[in-house]
Amino acid sequence: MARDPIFAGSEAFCERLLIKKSVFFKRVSAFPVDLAEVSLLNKLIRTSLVESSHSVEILQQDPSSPLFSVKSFEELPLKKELLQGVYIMGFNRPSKIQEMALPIMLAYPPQNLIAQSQSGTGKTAAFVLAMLSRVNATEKYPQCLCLAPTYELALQIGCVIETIGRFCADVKVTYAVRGNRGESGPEQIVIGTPGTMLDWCFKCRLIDVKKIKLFVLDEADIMIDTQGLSCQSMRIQRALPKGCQMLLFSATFKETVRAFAMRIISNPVVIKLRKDELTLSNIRQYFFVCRSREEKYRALCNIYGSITVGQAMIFCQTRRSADWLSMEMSQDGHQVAILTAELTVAQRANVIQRFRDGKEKVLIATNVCARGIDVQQVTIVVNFTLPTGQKNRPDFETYLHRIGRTGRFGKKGIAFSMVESQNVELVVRQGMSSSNNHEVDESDRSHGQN
Ligand SMILES: Nc1ncnc2c1ncn2[C@@H]1O[C@H](COP(=O)(O)OP(=O)(O)OP(=O)(O)O)[C@@H](O)[C@H]1O
Repeated sequence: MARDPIFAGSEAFCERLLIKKSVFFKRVSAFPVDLAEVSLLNKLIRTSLVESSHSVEILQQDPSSPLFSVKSFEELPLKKELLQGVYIMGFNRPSKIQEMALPIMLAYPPQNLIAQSQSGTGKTAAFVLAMLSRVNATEKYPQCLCLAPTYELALQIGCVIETIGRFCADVKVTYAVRGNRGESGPEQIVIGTPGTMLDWCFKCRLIDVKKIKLFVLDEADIMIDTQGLSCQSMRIQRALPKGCQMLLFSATFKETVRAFAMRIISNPVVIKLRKDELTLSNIRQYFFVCRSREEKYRALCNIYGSITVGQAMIFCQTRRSADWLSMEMSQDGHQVAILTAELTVAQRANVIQRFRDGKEKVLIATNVCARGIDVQQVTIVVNFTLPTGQKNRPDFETYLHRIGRTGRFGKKGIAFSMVESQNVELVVRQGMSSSNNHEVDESDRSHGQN
């Protein structure tokens, strides 16, 4: 069978799976766990979890790293208030995507851009710097719109705008998200989810789309390829004035989606990754072979029994399976939070905040949280169920986004996937499982709509 393009060049990934699987295969099937194995596993994992303050700098000097840059922020065309904001964020040097995209985004006449870069490599900061550079502080109406697929992500991006833009006097952000009616009138930068933004543009007319000069689509591939998100985003995009600059960002773009994006965006500059660059070497990937949900759970307990886990995100495909797992883990004494699309937005924001603050060490989530969320302390990601899309096909893009919740900006991270035994051959051949997944429940196959 032909390998999916996402993993076709990722020999290292497959190799690692094959090399390490013997360790994990034994661990799942042989209970209680052998002490020698525990020690080996610990050694293996500690070496990859040790966080060195030098590691980012080293990566930033390695030309093959996505964090590499030949330039400094000072050499990029940024005004001094923004440089101060960058320093507040603690950034020393730009990443590759920041170095490449910023001169394009800030050029005159404005250029459209479709940009791809691995998860956690600083895309958000890149387009935030572009928005803050373009905005005219003396004009008090919305000038930049940014759309994100989920409420949480919109808030997170807004937070980055507020921090980097701290020294830009009179530049403000408004959140076009569920629950905010925009009574006080939207500010110069509006960040939101497509549904609410659409209402603000066309129903309540809080935003004059004809005055927008910069439009950002974050997680652009699902924003143009997911029902609902797509109609809303495209309606806004089509209404923008001719000279409006459009910036599309994501860690993944299926070829068909990129081709579509190139048709709707006029004359874009395209930054894309080669297939073999999609996975990051700082995120080590392993899988367990399990026969049942209970065996998956025992494998998970083994991870906890063997290594020191900082914070973990565990992904399930359905709310039902997330609920079950949360109950099991809580009964075993873990501090667990659960995040699914069924919670209200306020509850979801609260869950994320508590997890960020370290109040819960484990976040069990469905795909609602697979993209964009940046919690630096996440050291492991577990795919309790591998992601599947329509017709139960493996969803490689979501897999990449999920594992990208760890290993942020060069940090070390580990991703474990629980593979049902009937899918092992496919995992080895394709790089991950084609899931014949019994836990999938259509109502919960959310790609993270708001
Ligand atoms: N130049 C930089 N130096 C150091 N840290 C940085 C730099 N740029 C971004 N970061 C940090 O790296 C982390 C990941 O950045 P960000 O969230 O922008 O990544 P991303 O590419 O948008 O990820 P995703 O694809 O998951 O959305 C953040 O915590 C951010 O503050």
